[in-house]
Amino acid sequence: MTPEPNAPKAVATNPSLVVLGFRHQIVYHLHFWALVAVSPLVLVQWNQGHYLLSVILSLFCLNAVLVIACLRWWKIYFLNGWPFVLLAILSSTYSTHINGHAGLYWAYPAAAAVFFLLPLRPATVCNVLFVTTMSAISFRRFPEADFWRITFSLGLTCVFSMVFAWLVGRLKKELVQIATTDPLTGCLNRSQLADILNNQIQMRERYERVSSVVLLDLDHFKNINDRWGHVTGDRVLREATKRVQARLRESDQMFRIGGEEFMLVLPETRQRDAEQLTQQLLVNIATAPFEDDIRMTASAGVTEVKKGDTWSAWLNRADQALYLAKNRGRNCLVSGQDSDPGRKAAAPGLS
Ligand SMILES: Nc1nc2c(ncn2[C@@H]2O[C@H](COP(=O)(O)OP(=O)(O)OP(=O)(O)O)[C@@H](O)[C@H]2O)c(=O)[nH]1
Repeated sequence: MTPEPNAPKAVATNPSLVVLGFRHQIVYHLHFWALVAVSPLVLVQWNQGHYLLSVILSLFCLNAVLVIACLRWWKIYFLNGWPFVLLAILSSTYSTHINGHAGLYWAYPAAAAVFFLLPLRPATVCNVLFVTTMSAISFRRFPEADFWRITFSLGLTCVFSMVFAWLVGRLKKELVQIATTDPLTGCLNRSQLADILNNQIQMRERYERVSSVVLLDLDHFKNINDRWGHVTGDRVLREATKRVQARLRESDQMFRIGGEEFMLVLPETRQRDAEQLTQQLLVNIATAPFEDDIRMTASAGVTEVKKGDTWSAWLNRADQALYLAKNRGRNCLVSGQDSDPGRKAAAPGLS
């Protein structure tokens, strides 16, 4: 078995990174095995006097070595598979042109590899052009019966590979969706939380762009479950999520980080604006009843990112603010600044 790059040493928590690692492994294996298969041909073709083909195959091998080295040592993948695809198509068409059937055999793995390396649309376009070119060469080089066989068998290889690549792409999307969202509310779950907060911290450090987080927790939610049952509790959670999401911008992100606890990440939003928004959210939750006669309130801790923050320090400040809001009787927000030790606390309640 080939040694695998980026093999996760610990369990990865970010599903998008898992998908990226999966893609890198496909790329790595394709380049590795293609290198093993093609490198002897460089000498074979040279000895047969096919110098141009030998040079094209050498470039193919060189690209494979570079890709393998970059993935293994620097974890980067350059040019997104294009050199492999172009050189594989070029060498197999040219080889069929000069070597006949001996070159044709290489067209099949090349056509399949295109769908593993390129996104679906460019891969389809590439393979349509490839099959057309191979058909034209076969028409000139082989008897008519062979021309039809080659065209249909190569076309079929492309269709099978395309369907497989399309289904794998759809499966990846669905798995990422399942792994990153909470099934009850549709909010994001914790899996990408650290990465998203770290992105906002980098925006603060590099470009002075200030974001805020809000921790929002429904008050006495246990009473809802105890009195009306868990199914009603679930419906209340979904309705609360809807009310919050209706007020958010598209760039804002809402996580469900505990049973009845949510976190909002508000990019480009300073403390004052985040507090204003949170007050409106608390009013939205408190004013209209849920399920006819269920009254709910929520408490919140709000804090903007500070220079030098780590994501856990930032989140911790919001957590302390939420804790204060609960202690102050609930149905209120507390600013993260107010929760800093030594700072005077703000008045409770909605202002
Ligand atoms: N229906 C439902 N209940 C949940 C879910 N997840 C957690 N809970 C319940 O949420 C309740 C949370 O209770 P607590 O942590 O005591 O919080 P609380 O009653 O809201 O009290 P405060 O937060 O202090 O105001 C528990 O009864 C959990 O069983 C869920 O997905 N659905």
